[in-house]
Amino acid sequence: MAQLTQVSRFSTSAANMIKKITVIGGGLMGSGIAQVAATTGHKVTMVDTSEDILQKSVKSIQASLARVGKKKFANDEAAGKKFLEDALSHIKPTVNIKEAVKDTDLVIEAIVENMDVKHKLFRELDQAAPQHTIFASNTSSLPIGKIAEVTSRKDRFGGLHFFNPVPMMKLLEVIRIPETSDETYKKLLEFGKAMGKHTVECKDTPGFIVNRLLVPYMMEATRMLERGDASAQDIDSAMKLGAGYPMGPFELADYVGLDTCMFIIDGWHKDYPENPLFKPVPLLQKMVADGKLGRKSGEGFFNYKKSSM
Ligand SMILES: C[C@H](O)CC(=O)SCCNC(=O)CCNC(=O)[C@H](O)C(C)(C)COP(=O)(O)OP(=O)(O)OC[C@H]1O[C@@H](n2cnc3c(N)ncnc32)[C@H](O)[C@@H]1OP(=O)(O)O
Ligand SMILES: NC(=O)c1ccc[n+]([C@@H]2O[C@H](COP(=O)([O-])OP(=O)(O)OC[C@H]3O[C@@H](n4cnc5c(N)ncnc54)[C@H](O)[C@@H]3O)[C@@H](O)[C@H]2O)c1
Repeated sequence: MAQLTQVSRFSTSAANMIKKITVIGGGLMGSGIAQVAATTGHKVTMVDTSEDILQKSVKSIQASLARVGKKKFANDEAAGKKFLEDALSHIKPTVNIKEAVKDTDLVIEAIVENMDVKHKLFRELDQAAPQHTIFASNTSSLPIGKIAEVTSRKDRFGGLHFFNPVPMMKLLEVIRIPETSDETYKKLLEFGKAMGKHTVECKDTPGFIVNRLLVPYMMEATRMLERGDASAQDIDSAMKLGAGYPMGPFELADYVGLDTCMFIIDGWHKDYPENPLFKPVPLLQKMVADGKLGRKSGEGFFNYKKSSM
């Protein structure tokens, strides 16, 4: 608390603010982060592993921008079109990581939730990025301190945890590790505000604030379904109509991605085997093994394939 108060007494000069950002991973989260950064005046480079994937990312950004633009400029079609074109012109998709980070102020990593894969990426980034570049991970569940271990810039490292869908969800969890410098932390908080997000601070603990509460809840719902206590539809209806949640636990798990949910819970179980809240869920593991990853694969707890909609 004292640390944060001290940090917020300073404000970054305009020349020192984060303007150029690189988002690594153009999936669900990376494309949303790139989109919002572009509409809030940042120059964005978005990196993924193939041109095909990048094309899909750009398409999903276009669709989302069209939804935002339609609302924002309800009576002015030309202004909506300009909004979409301006935002897209601020996003450069590329597969070339070295080129992407050569003069960037901030790298936000949003690739698969796997420590070895993230380590491999950050080792490469640490070699390629200039000294001043700050690194941040959007990890849902992995310790930021452990991800940062493979870099030589722990003072310029933090967590920026966005929520899905990024254009709609107002929250941003900003995480510092003991080595994060005040200057870095201040810049991350200011960047979050510049993105139009409400920032909250949390220690580098499993799941930070939201996922530490939300993921055990989604897993408990899955155990309830496994026991046959109620159907997925009825559990979802109950939580929407009885607890006021915008989505029930299964609609939400499908939205987040069942692979991501499984990586989170299995990872926590490995690190904290005694915690009953983190016990793996066989039904979830089976669905992922069967390729049922939720909306992104067309099927999860519910079916999203066009023929059935
Ligand atoms: C696991 C991770 O680490 C952490 C996480 O991210 S956990 C997941 C956190 N996210 C949530 O909990 C999401 C819960 N769900 C919701 O808040 C809402 O269901 C929702 C905002 C996603 C969609 O809202 P809903 O009313 O159900 O559907 P819908 O009518 O389609 O959308 C509402 C508005 O949002 C807009 N919208 C939804 N998704 C959008 C997107 N991706 N891009 C742009 N606009 C979008 C729609 O255009 C619509 O706008 P309108 O009100 O002007 O018509
Ligand atoms: N899905 C959510 O609701 C959510 C919310 C908050 C945070 N997160 C976290 O964000 C991260 C990404 O999740 P997601 O749901 O966007 O995943 P996703 O599977 O939709 O996207 C990941 C993207 O990263 C790309 N990628 C993988 N390795 C790469 C590499 N070495 N270089 C460049 N690109 C690479 C993949 O091709 C893919 O397009 C994870 O750490 C996840 O835990 C997810």
